[in-house]
Amino acid sequence: RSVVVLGAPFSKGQKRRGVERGPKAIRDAGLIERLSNLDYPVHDLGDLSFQHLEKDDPYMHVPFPRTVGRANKLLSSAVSNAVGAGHTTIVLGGDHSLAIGSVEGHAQQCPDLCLIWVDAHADINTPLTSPSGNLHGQSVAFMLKELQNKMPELPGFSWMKPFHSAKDLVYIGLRDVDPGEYDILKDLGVQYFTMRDIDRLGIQRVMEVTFDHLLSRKQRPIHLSFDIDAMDPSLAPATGTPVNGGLTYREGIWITEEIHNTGLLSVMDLVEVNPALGASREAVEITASMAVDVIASSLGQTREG
Ligand SMILES: N[C@](CCCC[B-](O)(O)O)(CCN1CCC(O)CC1)C(=O)O
Ligand SMILES: [Mn+2]
Ligand SMILES: [Mn+2]
Ligand SMILES: [Mn+2]
Repeated sequence: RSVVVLGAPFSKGQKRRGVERGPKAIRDAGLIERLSNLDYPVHDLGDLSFQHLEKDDPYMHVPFPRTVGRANKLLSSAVSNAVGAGHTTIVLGGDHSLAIGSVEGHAQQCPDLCLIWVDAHADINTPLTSPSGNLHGQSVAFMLKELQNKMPELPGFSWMKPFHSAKDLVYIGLRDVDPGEYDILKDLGVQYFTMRDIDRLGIQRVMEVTFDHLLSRKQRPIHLSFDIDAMDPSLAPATGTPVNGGLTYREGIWITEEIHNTGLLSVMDLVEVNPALGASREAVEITASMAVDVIASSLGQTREG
């Protein structure tokens, strides 16, 4: 299979400047070279260019709804086209609100996809439960059919409707879940593994249970949405919402190696690298390098030969 890389320099799902420069930071850390060492063709499609809409007043307390919605509509068709052309697709963020478009576009081609969300956060707030209003903390809520009656009609999102089922989603790495999110996770019976679960079970068992939950009945395409803040802040300091006690390097790479070994990875998002938030150039490089390692191991780079 061939691989395409698509930059999504997007920041309006949150309020901190700089995350739109994430794609460049990841490329500057050698992503394309590293992927070219693996055994399939790699195309870098460059970056999407997103319009900033002048008139985009908050809706309820949600900032930039129209800009975020428009960007995700564009990304959705780009991802749908790439998957439709037979490519394994890597989307570089940008903030995590872009997963709305990435997963929606993927689901247009692969309606039976399953979603693995690696993140310190659940990103499943609704506009009503969100403490910040920021759409990067609400991405999953826009996707789930079970939340349809809890979601207001946000301007900018009329192009899509909920398309995913809670049973086809697994979280790994949670350690900062808002009260409203916790209620939703419990109500919907979503399968999730917090950092405490990882300490108890170990990452090998977590991945076994994840694949049993998602793939035992039927093998289907995997969408991996990887928020770099899932990793411990010592490994990914340059990110907008760091939370202590994250994945070790080896846990992160175990996750991605196991996902590669299924042979089912179809689309991957790597989001929330913010070069403006590193305390030093080295901190930015550590973060971007971690992102490259996560992507490369998802695509088959191994630690053995
Ligand atoms: N759950 C948060 C963070 C979302 C992070 C989005 B990402 O894509 O990076 O996963 C709010 C988190 N909360 C804010 C107040 C703090 O005191 C505790 C954490 C939200 O704003 O919804
Ligand atoms: Mn091609
Ligand atoms: Mn996060
Ligand atoms: Mn996230």
